[in-house]
Amino acid sequence: MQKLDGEVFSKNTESVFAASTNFIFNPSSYSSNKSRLRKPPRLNFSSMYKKTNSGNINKSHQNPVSMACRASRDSNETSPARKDDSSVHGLSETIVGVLGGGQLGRMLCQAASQLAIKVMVLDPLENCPASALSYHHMVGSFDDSATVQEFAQRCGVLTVEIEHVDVATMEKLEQQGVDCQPKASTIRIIQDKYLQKVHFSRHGIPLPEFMEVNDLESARRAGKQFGYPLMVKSKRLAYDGRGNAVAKSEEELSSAITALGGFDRGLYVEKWAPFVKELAVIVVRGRDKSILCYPVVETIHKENICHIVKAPAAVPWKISELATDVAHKAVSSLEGAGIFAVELFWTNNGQILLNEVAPRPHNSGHHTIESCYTSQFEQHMRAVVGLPLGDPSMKTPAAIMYNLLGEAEGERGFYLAHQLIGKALSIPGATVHWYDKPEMRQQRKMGHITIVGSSMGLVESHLNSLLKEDSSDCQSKTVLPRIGIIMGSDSDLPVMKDAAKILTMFSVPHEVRIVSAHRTPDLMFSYASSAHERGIEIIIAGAGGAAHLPGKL
Ligand SMILES: Nc1c(C(=O)O)ncn1[C@@H]1O[C@H](COP(=O)(O)O)[C@@H](O)[C@H]1O
Repeated sequence: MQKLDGEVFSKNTESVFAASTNFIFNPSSYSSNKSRLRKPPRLNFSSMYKKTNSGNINKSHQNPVSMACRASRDSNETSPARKDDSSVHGLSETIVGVLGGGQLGRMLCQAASQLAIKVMVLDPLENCPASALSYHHMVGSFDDSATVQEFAQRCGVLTVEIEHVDVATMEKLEQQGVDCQPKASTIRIIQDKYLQKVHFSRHGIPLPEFMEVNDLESARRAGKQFGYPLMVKSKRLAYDGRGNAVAKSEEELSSAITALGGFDRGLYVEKWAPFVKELAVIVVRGRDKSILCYPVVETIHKENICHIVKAPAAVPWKISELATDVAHKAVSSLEGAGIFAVELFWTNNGQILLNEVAPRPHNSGHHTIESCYTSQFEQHMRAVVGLPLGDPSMKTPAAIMYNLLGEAEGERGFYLAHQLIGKALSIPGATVHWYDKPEMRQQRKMGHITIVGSSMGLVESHLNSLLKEDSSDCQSKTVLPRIGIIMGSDSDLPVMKDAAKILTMFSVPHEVRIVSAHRTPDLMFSYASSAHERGIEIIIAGAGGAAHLPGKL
């Protein structure tokens, strides 16, 4: 974990600390460079806050943190004063502290700003993605006890955007009355993937079979029991494709184990799940324990990294219902409020198996920003501060999220990503999110593009044209027919050709099809459903053909 060095507080700041009677913050430990304030925070100066045992914030107490913030700001004349410093009339007066300031933290800040909720982030990287959008960024490690404790003093509620945080400190803070959402017990279970599996199997959640392995002998035994390919996984610190290795045969076992850093890292194995599709369900739980589930999505991975998400997933209704049930049950077994992401396998024998759970907003829920009434990020904010939960349903029929993963290191990678973004800006229904990470690395999540539209066929065709090598002018290439002219036989042609002529005259994109409706009435029906898939909203049919169309069209 990178830690940045340097003293930030001026002498002036330190003297204010020294003057503070209920001083809980030690400037000498501060200058041990565990953390530092990066920019002057903009706290409410006339209403000083103090955290109570319950983790709430009371006004009118002089709090050393507030004093520190004031001193810090006073020492920086260039910082503009907030006009609203004299009072707080936000939807929530709770300052939300987020451990981690990556892209998820950044999108949490974006959602929070809409509700005027103040978010502080703790991240070691001075120019982390959330830094510029946060109310305050404390530069320091979320894996360091003293830093996390110091950060928690400044917040009304503590949450996470990455689970690899110092959970022992979170537990200690909870005992002291700090409000952590979700609860530290949840983070402890989730951050160890093996412990997570043990927890969910004890709660009767369907999972692929799994087994802890401590040496090559036990790994071989597991291979004999579960067969190959066999998934070998790190228990801890596994994310974005890191921490998983596949052994296709017993011979490949030791190289898979070496690739994961050996048994000292803590490994376990999982029986290969023969999945038809990988699915995910974003679930939110409020402080009142009420639970809402977002529509099931399909996730498509490339080298174990989430690459594309399709919402809603094209799965039978029964499967979608089962996936939602499993996700609901899994989240019910964990403690605390906030967003949870439940990753699942839909297997070839019709089962839904839990893959893993994240106790925070997740890549499989990024589409919700554009496609749902309440995004996962806003929902997380609402949940942790105790506002009513929002409607998780989709407000657009279809959405695709495409991750912008680093394609090359350094400048070349930035160039390639920006080329694609340039094209995406002219794709109808597309929204670009660029995380502003200072460093480009191969396969790193640098941004994402969400495309929404009236059907999955339409958004897929927009994505295809975006990704087509030569599609420099995407807009002109993605003009799709909006109207279908369909005939049950060519006897309708004399009449229908006039319809086509009029549409051409007014430059309305359309397509003309003749199907043998007399002999095969089903063809009319399958045309209609494929047309609907491709985003065609109106079908003009001759009298004979129309008789075979499904009622709702
Ligand atoms: N992608 C994930 C996961 C995960 O996949 O488990 N957990 C957190 N994150 C997000 O990625 C950022 C780090 O990204 P980098 O490794 O590219 O710096 C975190 O701060 C969080 O927003």
